[in-house]
Amino acid sequence: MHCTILGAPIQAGSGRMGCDMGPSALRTAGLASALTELGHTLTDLGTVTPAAFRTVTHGNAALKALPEITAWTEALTEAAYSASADAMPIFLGGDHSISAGTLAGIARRAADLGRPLFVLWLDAHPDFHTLDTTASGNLHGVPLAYASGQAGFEGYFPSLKAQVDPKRICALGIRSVDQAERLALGKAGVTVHDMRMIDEHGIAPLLRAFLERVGAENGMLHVSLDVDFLDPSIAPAVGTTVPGGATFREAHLVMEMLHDSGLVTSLDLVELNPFLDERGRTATLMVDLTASLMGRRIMDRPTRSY
Ligand SMILES: NC(=[NH2+])NCCC[C@H](N)C(=O)O
Ligand SMILES: [Mn+2]
Ligand SMILES: [Mn+2]
Repeated sequence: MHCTILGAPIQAGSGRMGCDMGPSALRTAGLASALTELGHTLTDLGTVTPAAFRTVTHGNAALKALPEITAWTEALTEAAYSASADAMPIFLGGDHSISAGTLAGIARRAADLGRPLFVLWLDAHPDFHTLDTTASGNLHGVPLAYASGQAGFEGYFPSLKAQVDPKRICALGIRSVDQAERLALGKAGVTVHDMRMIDEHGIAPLLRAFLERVGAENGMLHVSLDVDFLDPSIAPAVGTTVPGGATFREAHLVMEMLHDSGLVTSLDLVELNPFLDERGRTATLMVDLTASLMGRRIMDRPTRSY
């Protein structure tokens, strides 16, 4: 497969500094060689550059860095749209606000191709706030709501050429949800598999059911992997750790199943804060998980088709 790598060193969406070093840490941890060793070809497109920030005011006084995030969203939408023309783009965050742009651009690509776009959101959080409902004001908490066309972004974020159908979104690993998000997720029809569901059913059957839907509709599949999907004991380098996350084995299983499905068409690696890491172990784990998603395996085994 031909992959493109794009760096999106945004940190203003997370309300603390450090995520702007994410792309660098992922490159240092050997992302490129992990991909080429698996037989993929690769173009590193470097770093996306946002346009000049515009002054904007909004009624929610808590909002942080709105001009900066909207400028990045515009630039990333274009970058994601072009990068997805003939390759599998891998977006290196940066905090999760990068997904406002990556999803918007990929959704436009899917619309051009006349294919349904599905999204697998691997995260402790659903990031389903609007500009009006976020209490923290951290805009890494809004990208999924924006890209799926929830109201309240008009006039601030770029208008969407195509949006993600909320009914084609599966959020997996969720364990920290604000009340406004809970209501909005239910209303929009997003599939939320929280940790309780994973404990009770196991992660594989939940993911398999979703992949079967994607396969049945010949969908494209965007995977958005937030570091805090993982348990903090194996992935400390994130500003929003929540106890009780995916284990090392669960995370690799998800990636291996995604590889076997052959359905993944784009990927975000987000929220890595190298300032909080321990000798690069979280960056290394993110690269190893990407390798599993891209075909690294322990033993050969027959693949399953969806
Ligand atoms: N991408 C993330 N880490 N998001 C965390 C969001 C946490 C919380 N729901 C907020 O809006 O502030
Ligand atoms: Mn997130
Ligand atoms: Mn999160």
